[in-house]
Amino acid sequence: MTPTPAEPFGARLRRAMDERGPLCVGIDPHASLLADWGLSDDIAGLERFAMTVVEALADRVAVLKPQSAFFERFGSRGVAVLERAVADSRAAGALVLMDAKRGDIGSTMAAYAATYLDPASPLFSDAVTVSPYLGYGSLRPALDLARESGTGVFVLALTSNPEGAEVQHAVRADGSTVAATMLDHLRAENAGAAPLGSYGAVVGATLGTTLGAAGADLAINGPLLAPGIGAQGATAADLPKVFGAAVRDVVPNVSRGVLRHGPDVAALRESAARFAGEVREAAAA
Ligand SMILES: O=C(O)c1cc(=O)[nH]c(=O)n1[C@@H]1O[C@H](COP(=O)(O)O)[C@@H](O)[C@H]1O
Repeated sequence: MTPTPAEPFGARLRRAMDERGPLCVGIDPHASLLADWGLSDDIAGLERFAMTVVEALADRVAVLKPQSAFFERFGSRGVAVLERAVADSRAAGALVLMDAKRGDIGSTMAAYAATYLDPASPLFSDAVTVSPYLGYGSLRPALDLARESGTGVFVLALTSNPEGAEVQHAVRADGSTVAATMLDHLRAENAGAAPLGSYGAVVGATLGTTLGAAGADLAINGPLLAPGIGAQGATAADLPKVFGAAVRDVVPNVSRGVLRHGPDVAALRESAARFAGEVREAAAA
């Protein structure tokens, strides 16, 4: 491994949110968005889409979150575009959260961890999303490599989709829900970190009052990635209602809500700035 960045991910994220506003914009090149932007559904269209988002936003938003599947569907050339999008975004000062949602037995998880969290990897990112549903302990190689390389890990706890509840709200033998257990693990992982831990949870902004049903304590001393604003129906104004006091640690994600304003660079910028302003206002109210 090459040398570790000076600061852990949590500290870098806190500073980026303070300086650039608390927003994560997704780079999700849906086929329908490529069509809306007047682009072809091929590698040239993918590249133009991704690089336009990077040009518009990487020098101003706190976090960019490329969704790996939209690149992988074009094979190795799509992954090459993803590599470039990651590197150019980081070079322009954005933190890159790779949305890969990986999860496997520990020995395979180590290879996924190396893919995204080892500075020597072509896909090296500031953080990655992972799925804990092979058991939280199976994520250990990623959690350990993140500590070593100053990167972050976001664990799916309470996802934004309605189907998630059948797994995440399930009650374990000790009476706690599966989601609450994941949050407990993350709290332990982040213990003592300042100003913010590097181990985040994904908690949908769409969840509203159903969050209470999951018995979830969101005070994990780590970031809470909150997808669901815009296309999935949540708004910035929902954030204090869903997250309460933890709203300060929320990193709201908007993908299609911003991307639909492209390919005009100024319009993409205006939309991201508007969402970031709304989030700031809601969190301060
Ligand atoms: O981990 C995620 O990013 C994620 C978790 C979740 O619970 N729900 C969710 O929508 N996401 C992702 O967040 C993005 C939401 O996109 P929009 O609905 O277009 O804003 C997509 O890339 C999803 O894959």
